[in-house]
Amino acid sequence: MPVTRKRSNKPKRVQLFKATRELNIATKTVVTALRERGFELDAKLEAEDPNARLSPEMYDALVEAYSDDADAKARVRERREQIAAKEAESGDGAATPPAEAPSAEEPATEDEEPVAPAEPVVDVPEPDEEPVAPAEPVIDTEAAPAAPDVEAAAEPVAAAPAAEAAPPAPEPEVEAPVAEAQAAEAAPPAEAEATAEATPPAQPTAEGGAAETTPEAPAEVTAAEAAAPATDDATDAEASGTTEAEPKAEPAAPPVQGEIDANTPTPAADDAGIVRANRYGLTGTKVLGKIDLSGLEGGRRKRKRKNEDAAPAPGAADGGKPSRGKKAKKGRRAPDKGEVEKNVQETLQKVSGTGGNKRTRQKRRRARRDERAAIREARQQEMLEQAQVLRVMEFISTGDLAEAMNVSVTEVISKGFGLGMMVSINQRLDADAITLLADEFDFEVEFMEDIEEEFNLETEDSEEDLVSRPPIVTIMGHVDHGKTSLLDYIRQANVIAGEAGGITQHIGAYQITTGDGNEITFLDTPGHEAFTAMRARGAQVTDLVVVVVAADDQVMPQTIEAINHARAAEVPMVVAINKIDRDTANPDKIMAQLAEQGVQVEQYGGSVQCELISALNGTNVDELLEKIQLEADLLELTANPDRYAVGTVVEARLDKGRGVVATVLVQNGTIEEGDAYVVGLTSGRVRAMFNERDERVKVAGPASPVQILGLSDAPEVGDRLVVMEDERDAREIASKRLQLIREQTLHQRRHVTLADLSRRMALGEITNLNIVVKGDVGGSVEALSDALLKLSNDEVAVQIVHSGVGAITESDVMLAVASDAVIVGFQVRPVAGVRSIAEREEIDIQLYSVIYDAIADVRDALEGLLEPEQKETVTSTIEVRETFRAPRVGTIAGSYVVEGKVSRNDRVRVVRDGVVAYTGVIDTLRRFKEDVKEVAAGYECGVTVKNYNDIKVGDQFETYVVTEEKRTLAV
Ligand SMILES: Nc1nc2c(ncn2[C@@H]2O[C@H](COP(=O)(O)OP(=O)(O)OP(=O)(O)O)[C@@H](O)[C@H]2O)c(=O)[nH]1
Repeated sequence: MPVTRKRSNKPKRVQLFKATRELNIATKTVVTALRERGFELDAKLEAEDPNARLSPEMYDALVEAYSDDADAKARVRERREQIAAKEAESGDGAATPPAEAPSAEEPATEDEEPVAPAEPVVDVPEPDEEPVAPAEPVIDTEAAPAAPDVEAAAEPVAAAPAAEAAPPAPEPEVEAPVAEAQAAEAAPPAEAEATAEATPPAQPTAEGGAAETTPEAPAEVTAAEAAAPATDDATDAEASGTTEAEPKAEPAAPPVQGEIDANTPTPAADDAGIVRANRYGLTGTKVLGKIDLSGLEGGRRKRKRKNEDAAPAPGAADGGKPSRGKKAKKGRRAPDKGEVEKNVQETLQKVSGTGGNKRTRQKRRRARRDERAAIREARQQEMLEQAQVLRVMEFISTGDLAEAMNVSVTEVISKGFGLGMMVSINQRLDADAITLLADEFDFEVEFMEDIEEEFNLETEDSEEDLVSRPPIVTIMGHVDHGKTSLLDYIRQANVIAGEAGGITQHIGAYQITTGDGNEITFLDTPGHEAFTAMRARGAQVTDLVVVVVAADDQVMPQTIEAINHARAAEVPMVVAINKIDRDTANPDKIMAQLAEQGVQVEQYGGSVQCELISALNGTNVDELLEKIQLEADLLELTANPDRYAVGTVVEARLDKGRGVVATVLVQNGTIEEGDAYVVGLTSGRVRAMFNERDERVKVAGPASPVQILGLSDAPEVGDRLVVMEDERDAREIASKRLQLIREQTLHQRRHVTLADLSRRMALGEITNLNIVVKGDVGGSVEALSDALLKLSNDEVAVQIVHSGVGAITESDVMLAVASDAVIVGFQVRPVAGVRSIAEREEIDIQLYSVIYDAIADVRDALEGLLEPEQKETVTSTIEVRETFRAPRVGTIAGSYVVEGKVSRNDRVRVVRDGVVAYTGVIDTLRRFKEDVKEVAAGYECGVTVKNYNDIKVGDQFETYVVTEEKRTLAV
């Protein structure tokens, strides 16, 4: 019901005090002015009561008269004209006061007097600021800079009445945000604060009729505006402003009106002439469309970024400057941080004197350079070391060792002498000897693994498969001490013991059965070489060594050697003191001498068993066998007969009727006829087997010696025979071994050169000298070839494998490679690239321009075939008169050169009492503490001898030089 009344939009009557405040005139002036203009004044006005009410006409008249705002005056005038026009139309202009709400949809038809014109007016201008402001807030763009805040606050207020008349409630919603946004942007924080302050007074004004309408919206606006300066960020201010629009919409909506309705049943237009509604109407009609609030939020963000980006070029509005400036400043801050840090670091580097980036880079470069150099050096060192590593098998012969080291055998042998080792060219060397000799030539030795290990041919037997087996015994001793006699006796005794057949074959090993039924296998190999050779192939065949010493003789070098062999093989020994039947026999002496060698026999309280025997008549031989058996029992020798056999070749020979026959001592497992085997470089199947009595056997168990027939090649003594399940495997292993040996041989093979021709021929490697002859013309080639061929003799054969006219080509080099030849070129040169190929293939190319020179060179090379004669020339005799000891130098001999002239590089013999005490070289030769090259007779000098310090006063030094003289062939 009150809705209609509420909707009356009649101008409200203005209280006197408000009009005076607005127009900034005194109450008396108002009263006087009204009186002058013919208005009838009521009692309150006459009494100048501040609460007295002015009619709209009065108010307009006052505004017209006193307002400074020309627009306001104009509006008043316009308003008057409108009213006058309406009056003219209706004809009853006097009955109703001039139409107050021309903009209102509903003309003010209600009679009630507009009682509460207050709110809009009151709300807006309440601060003691320009009184005019309230009039224009909403629409007016012409408002003063200060106005926007006021507008923002005012709009919602105005919206309420507008909403009543105009259903499209969104209007204020639309306008509000826009206006606010503008306001926020335009208004510096200071202004926003001012607004916040300004708003509170709005509430007191609410005392008026529309108290409820106003408070909500303006309060929010105020809060928002107050927040803006608080954040110090214009963007935030905008944001707040925008969000406010949401709540603002609600108060503007109908429910709010309901409230208004309830609280202000008569907003009444008692003062229809008030222009307020009209003003509002102008703003309210501007429908800009709906705004999506969420969209607004996004827009805000976008704007923020835009502002940040645009920071360097701030907007034009002065008012916006501070906030934008702030924003821009803030935007720059993030990237600045990194820059600042960088700058700080750079500055610190400079200050700390690290020299900045350039020096650091230089340092790094230097470090990298050093590192690379170190790596290069290490690689070179490694290559050098590799080059000096000798890969050999243990127990190779001296000749092979010399070949592997690419030195002459004589050199190796003489080095051996120097080391106190008497070695011959074919002597097999053990690991120590090889290492020692190789060290003399600056070679590191790396022993190649035994092929058996490589192929893992032998497998471990499990405990339960093992059964005891006969011992394998080797008899060793000095020459003529009775080894053969002992073995013969044992063999014969065995025959006597009732063995069928009898040992008729000498197969290098045989098995006997003792009187008490024990079996013993004897190895009957001549000398110690076979023993060593077997060990060389990893075949530790012997379980026990019997050292035979003749009781009528003494412990001899070979006795000691036998002892050492047994020790080296780590096998126990049993001593047999033989020939006790002789009158001159002195076993005690032998025992004593053995003790001197560290062999304590049982009779001497030692642990070594010893038996006094006579091999000739068999005295105590059985006891000896018993002791052998006893020793063997202690060893607990076992083998697994149920596996493929593994044995060692103890002898191999070529039998006219049977071909290659190898005696193999089976060490483990059982060998059967038809078994596939590999032995050395040979593989095959066991075609037939014979025992030591020359009986054919089908099987042979552990510790049995057996002759195997049908091998394609004769194996070497000590070669390991392994029975394999598959013949193909055996064949493969044999071929791999062959391949390995070939590789080694190839690796060692070097093509002949004129320079090393003599040495290699001395080694027996070369008996022919192959030559490829190339020349500029056919006549030269022929002449040269003939001359070279004539150099041949019984020992050396020169062969021209190819001769031709033209440059030396690749095919010449290849031919030389194939035939191990030297290329001799006369007046020709190798074509491009051939020299490098020749270098790679190690082919010697000799180029000449004079035929005679070519012939002379080849002859020289061939003459080297004969060992050069070594001639010794004594250079001086020196007397040692004083000796001095010097740290790190050794003994210095203060000497006097008696005759001749001593040179620093001379060799020297230290002669003491007419006996050569030492032979070596001079280390230092000095006169008055200064190194000199030579000292002549009659002068004193200081001499030190390399590796020899046992120099005594009275010693004589005989210095000498060794010269080698080539022998010539009588060509
Ligand atoms: N009186 C006597 N003479 C013996 C005895 N044993 C060996 N002889 C003699 O000693 C000499 C050498 O005997 P061998 O059995 O040939 O000696 P060996 O050690 O085998 O000699 P090599 O085979 O040269 O190493 C022979 O003439 C034997 O007759 C022995 O017990 N008593």
